[in-house]
Amino acid sequence: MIKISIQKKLHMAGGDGALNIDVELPVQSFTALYGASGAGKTSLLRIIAGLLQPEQGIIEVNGKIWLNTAKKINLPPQKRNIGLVFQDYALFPNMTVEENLLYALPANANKSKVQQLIEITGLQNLAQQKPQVLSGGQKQRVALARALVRQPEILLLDEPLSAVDDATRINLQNELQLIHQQLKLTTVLVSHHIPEIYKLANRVIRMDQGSILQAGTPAQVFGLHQQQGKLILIGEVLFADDSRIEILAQGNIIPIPTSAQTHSLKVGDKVSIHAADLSLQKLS
Ligand SMILES: Nc1ncnc2c1ncn2[C@@H]1O[C@H](COP(=O)(O)OP(=O)(O)OP(=O)(O)O)[C@@H](O)[C@H]1O
Repeated sequence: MIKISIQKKLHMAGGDGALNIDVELPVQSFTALYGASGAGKTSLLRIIAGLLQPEQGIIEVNGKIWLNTAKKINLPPQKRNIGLVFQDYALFPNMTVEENLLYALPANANKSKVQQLIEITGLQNLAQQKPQVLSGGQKQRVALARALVRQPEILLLDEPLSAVDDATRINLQNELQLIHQQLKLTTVLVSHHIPEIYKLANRVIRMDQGSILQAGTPAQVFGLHQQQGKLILIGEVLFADDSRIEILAQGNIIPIPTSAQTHSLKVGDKVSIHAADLSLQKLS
């Protein structure tokens, strides 16, 4: 179990605010952090990684204390067993793919780990290439492989798939899902993409202004809701033209005929679907 209980002052756009998080992540869970820009998702990942210091808090990972401010325990990032992947790949440009991975390997560690990860992430044909010749998706695959070299207890992913095209995104999602299962990882993913969260995560933490608004399965957090006694579904527009709109909700694609209300909707908009009359309403 990973226990996180932290408080950190943040300088938010609207003035000073605070990150106040109290959460437990089961081992081998796949948790998505979801919430508006500035909610504190990246700050939380950086605190788990040891890159940002909270004023107060405890982080305990499988019985080991990584942080306990009251006892003045604060393991540096290199002593916390984490893998980190950000949207920008942060690869060393002067090193080949294989060298980028070898660099992350601890001294005296078995180099076969690098070969294994090159195979798992399908990088065999690119192992001797430098990053500048790789596509965005390939670079992200290298960044993921590199994050896994030290066999992390927690894999932290900060919108790693947001800069790649849709087809690459789906391929990388599939790989991530397999790797998470094969390597029995505990993964935390920041994502704004509801279909992606449905596909990958078994838990969602919805954050706003530094606090947890809601935590549960994707279906609990995005799924059926009651609003003034009426059932509504939360979904995302997958397709929109003059005659029909398709909404992804609860893992299903729901076609809705266009109406005056749906006129301005575009792909990616979050909507609520009112079950009684299938009317749509755009969410902010
Ligand atoms: N080191 C820091 N000290 C204080 N405040 C910070 C620090 N780093 C970031 N902040 C502030 O904390 C707030 C939350 O930022 P954060 O990047 O964690 O949000 P986010 O939910 O990840 O947003 P996005 O979805 O846009 O990436 C921002 O207003 C930011 O300015």
